[in-house]
Parts: sequence; structure tokens; C-alpha cells
Amino acid sequence: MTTTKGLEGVVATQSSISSIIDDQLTYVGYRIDDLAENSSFEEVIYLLWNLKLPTKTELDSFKAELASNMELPDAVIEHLRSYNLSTVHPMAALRTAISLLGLYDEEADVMEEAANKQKAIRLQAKIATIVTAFARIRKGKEPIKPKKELGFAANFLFMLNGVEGKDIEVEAVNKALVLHADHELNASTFTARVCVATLSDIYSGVTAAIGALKGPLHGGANERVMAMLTEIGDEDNAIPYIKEKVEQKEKIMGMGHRVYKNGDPRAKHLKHMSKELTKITGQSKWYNMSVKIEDYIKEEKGLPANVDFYSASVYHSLGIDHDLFTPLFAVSRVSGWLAHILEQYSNNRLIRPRAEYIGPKTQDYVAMENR
Ligand SMILES: CC(=O)SCCNC(=O)CCNC(=O)[C@H](O)C(C)(C)COP(=O)(O)OP(=O)(O)OC[C@H]1O[C@@H](n2cnc3c(N)ncnc32)[C@H](O)[C@@H]1OP(=O)(O)O
Ligand SMILES: O=C([O-])CC(=O)C(=O)O
Repeated sequence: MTTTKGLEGVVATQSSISSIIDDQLTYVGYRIDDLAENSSFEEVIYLLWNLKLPTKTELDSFKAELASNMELPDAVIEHLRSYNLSTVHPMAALRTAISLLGLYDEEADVMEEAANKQKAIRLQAKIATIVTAFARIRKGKEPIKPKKELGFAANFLFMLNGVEGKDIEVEAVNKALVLHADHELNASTFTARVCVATLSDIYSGVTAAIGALKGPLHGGANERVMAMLTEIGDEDNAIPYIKEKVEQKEKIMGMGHRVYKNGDPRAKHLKHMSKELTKITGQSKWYNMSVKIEDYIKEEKGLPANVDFYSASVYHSLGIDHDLFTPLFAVSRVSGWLAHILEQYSNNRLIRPRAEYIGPKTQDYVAMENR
């Protein structure tokens, strides 16, 4: 038996959803650069789930279907109110609330394809409502119901802030959602696929995936990047701070990637947005600091910035609480998880690798009185 630590380089499944080839990312063959510049998040969800771009009529009816499914059961809102609001991390709240949502879906365990597609719509539609409702409840504010006439990105900002976002803010959220939607067999997507390959239900798959995304080596890195920038405080301190961390062999959050060795194609879009938005808010220091860190780590360690690095200063500039950065990632990535879950169901086989045993050789059992 040979083992590969962290399954590096192991090809564990076939998929038609997204690809990373020669450091280029595509969704169903469409280049991420083109999608980031031109598409709405809803269009991307449709693409990931149907493996084709929608016509205008298809997109309009898909958007309407999503918008009409965004409201939460009252019981879920009441449950959110019952959490320990001063300490619970929003990713933990989201993980629990998604699991809870399954209890209010009468079709949760119905495994027919049509039922699973309907559940996918309900989950995608409601996840932004959960994140924003929790964000408001913990600040002593009432959750805000979505507006059917707004798109997904606009509704996220509206439900979070109680006022509609400016065009540039809505565009930034939309682009971030497009960029984070899917990424081949990343850890959380793999988790979702492993879970549903036992023929468990969609809610279990998404709940498991949220748990995996939460970790700092994956989606949880974006919150840590902002914590690092905040700790650095000002531009002049960036290099001395990072130098010390590197000397202490600490990992720099938002840098490095298992697959991309020459650069994450999503990072340049977020970098550009970070530059624009920090200029508008008069806080270019976050962008300038980030550039210094990126250049230093590239030079010293040969590691590129990943998608989490510049998303931190983008979300901060949009006024989003730092611990909501990873939940916002989940609001986007659930589209990819659901696409992969549906794909897994459509051609399923239990996912069950082996472990190379390195423990003690077979031993004779020792009776309690002789130990
Ligand atoms: C959406 C996403 O999930 S993108 C990734 C988000 N995660 C982060 O930003 C966390 C920081 N980055 C990392 O921890 C890693 O680069 C990962 C987890 C993304 C990829 O990890 P792997 O491919 O397993 O690389 P691994 O952790 O084995 O590191 C290989 C070497 O590079 C170093 N390295 C990797 N990333 C970093 C980093 N961010 N800072 C400093 N050193 C790093 C490691 O210390 C290790 O060095 P060594 O060989 O001298 O021990
Ligand atoms: O693919 C990965 O390993 C992590 C990543 O960038 C993502 O999930 O977007």
C-alpha cells in the first residue's frame, strides 16, 4: 500500500462541473475571468446545476424561483434567537441552522432527482437569509425579509443592512459570489460528496461541508487574514510583522494553495476590487498592506495569494463583520456543493478509501489484572 499525505495529487472522482488545468479555472468549461466580468451569481448557479448557460427566459424563471424560496420557517428564526449570541461563531450557527432547516423540509429524505433539485433551490435560497438573520439578531435587530424584486447579491446586502446596497457594493458582492462558487474537489466539496455517497440526504451533505469550510486551512482563512491585517495595523509594520511570522515558521493566512503553484486566478479579481473599494472608503492601507505581504511571501516562500487573501479587505470595505466572511463564502460555495451532490447521486458509488496501518503488530489481549 502507498499513502499520499493529504491525498495530494490523488484523482478521486470524475466531474463535469469545474476544472483546474494549468492554473486556469473554468466552470463547465467557461473561463472564470469571463464569468467574473459578465455573469450574475444566479447565472453561475444555473450553469453549475444544469451544465449550460441559461437563456434569458430560463434565467428569469430561475431567479424568480430562488427569490420566492428565500424566506425562513419561523421556527428557524426562533432557534437562531436561542443561541448564545455573544459567543457563537456565525459558521457554527449556520452549520446548526442548515441542519435544522432539514427538519422543516418534508422532502428531506426523498431521494428522487426532482425532489433533490427542489431541495437544492430551497437550500441555496435560504442560506443567505440565515446568515443575515443571525447577523442581525446577535446585534439585537430584527431579521429583514428578502425583497423578491432584488437579485441574490443585492438581497444579501439588503437583508444584512436593512438598506439596499450601492451599485458598486452589489457588483462587488456579486463578483465575489461568482468567484467562490465552485472549485473542483476542494476539502468541503469532497466532504459533501463523501457524505452523500452513503446515500445520506442533501441537508447532511451541506451541513458536513459547512463544517469543513469553517477550518482556517480552508474557508476560515479569510477571517484570519483580516485579523492579521488588523494586528499589523499600519503599512510600515507589514514587512517586520510578516518576517517575524515566517522566521517563527507560522503559516500566513490567505497564502499558498494545494493546487495552484503559480497563482490563484481568482485572486487578481479580488485584488482589483480591494484596490477600488479601499480607495473609496479612504482606507487604502488595507490594500497596500496586503500587497506588501503578498510580494514578500511570493519572494521569500514562492507562495501565491489564494482566493481568501484579498477577499478579506474587500469584505471589510463593504462593512461586513469579520466573522461573517466565511459564512459569505458558504453562501456562494453551497451552489458548488449542491452541484457536486447532485452529480454524486447521479452516478453514485460509496467513497471508502483505505488506511495504511502503522500501529503495533497484532498483540495478545492482556487481562485487566495483568496491565
Ligand atoms: C479557499 C481555500 O481553501 S484557499 C486556502 C486557504 N487556506 C489558507 O490560506 C491557510 C494558509 N495556507 C496553508 O495552510 C496551505 O498553503 C494550504 C493548506 C492552503 C495548502 O497546503 P498544502 O498543499 O498541504 O501545503 P503544506 O501545508 O503541506 O505546506 C507545504 C510547505 O509550504 C509551507 N506553507 C504552505 N502554506 C504556507 C503559508 N500560508 N505560510 C507559510 N508557509 C506555508 C509549509 O509550511 C510547508 O513548508 P515545509 O515544507 O517547510 O514544512
Ligand atoms: O481548492 C481548494 O483546495 C481550496 C480552494 O481554493 C477553494 O475551495 O476555493
